[in-house]
Amino acid sequence: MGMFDSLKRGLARSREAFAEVFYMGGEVDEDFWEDLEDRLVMGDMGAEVAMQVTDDLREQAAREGLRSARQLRDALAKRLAAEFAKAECDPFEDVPSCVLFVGINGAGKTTTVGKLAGVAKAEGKSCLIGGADTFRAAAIEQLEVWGQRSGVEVVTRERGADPASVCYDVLDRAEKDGTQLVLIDTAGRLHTSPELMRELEKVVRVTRKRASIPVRVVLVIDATTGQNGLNQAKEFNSALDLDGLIVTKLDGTAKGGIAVAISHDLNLPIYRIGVGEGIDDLQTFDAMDFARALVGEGEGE
Ligand SMILES: Nc1nc2c(ncn2[C@@H]2O[C@H](COP(=O)(O)OP(=O)(O)OP(=O)(O)O)[C@@H](O)[C@H]2O)c(=O)[nH]1
Repeated sequence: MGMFDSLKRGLARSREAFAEVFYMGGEVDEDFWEDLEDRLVMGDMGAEVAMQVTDDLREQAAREGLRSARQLRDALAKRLAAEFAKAECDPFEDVPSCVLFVGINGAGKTTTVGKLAGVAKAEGKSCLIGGADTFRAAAIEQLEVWGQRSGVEVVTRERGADPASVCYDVLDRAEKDGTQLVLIDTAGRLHTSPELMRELEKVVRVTRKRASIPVRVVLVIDATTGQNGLNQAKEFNSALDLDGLIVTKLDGTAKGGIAVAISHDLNLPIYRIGVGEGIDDLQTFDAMDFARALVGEGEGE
């Protein structure tokens, strides 16, 4: 199954919801626009985006005489694609680069680090993984497994060690070896825990200070968390000044709209999306592909 197929399958529910709005032969009347706005809100796009997109589309439809389901769907997909913040660089391609992965427990940080290490290795880039989740012994083991799977070395310390010291170690090592890509996994934490957020601020500060290569902080967010994802992203962003996002679990039951809401609201680009648990289930984000998978294309879908 191709990458775009897994994304399409994951977002099937969302497309079905839009198919009901766009069904063939339906009138493009007041009810249509109301229904469309409701579906956008229900799809986790957030009220502000939903209203703006509906208003803009309505004007465009009147101006350009758009009436068919195909035309309207196409215009909606383009309009939604324009909501995403654009990436100025790709921290996994524009090397040398050090990327810190942050997010709540279970968002998919470790898995994403493993997948990205696999890609770097396959592309022939030199890569090191830093295991700064020294909180749980199982987290270190899980990362070691991903290290073996991807063929990338993991630099870490014993359970209970200062996570910032792991960042020092891995950057030291990267400097000596001339490593192109350094991926640092951090312990999951709730954005509502001030103490753990302060610890993470320190990890980020130390890493930014120590590194002689550009450091980017990337929030990994589970798309199935819905609207709560926006609160998470706001808190992490205000504490850490994020560079971008990776949205995971888009192969599951996610509505997908949360990706639009967060990227737009915080003006943060999405670098990659996770579409499964395997090493190959990571996709470079393409706003138009994503928007099409979300709302569908053509008449019948
Ligand atoms: N279906 C699906 N599952 C995913 C994806 N990414 C991660 N997972 C699963 O989500 C679960 C949690 O992933 P982890 O990578 O351990 O998450 P984490 O953020 O490192 O978790 P903590 O170490 O607790 O902070 C695992 O069972 C992963 O296999 C994805 O894109 N799709």
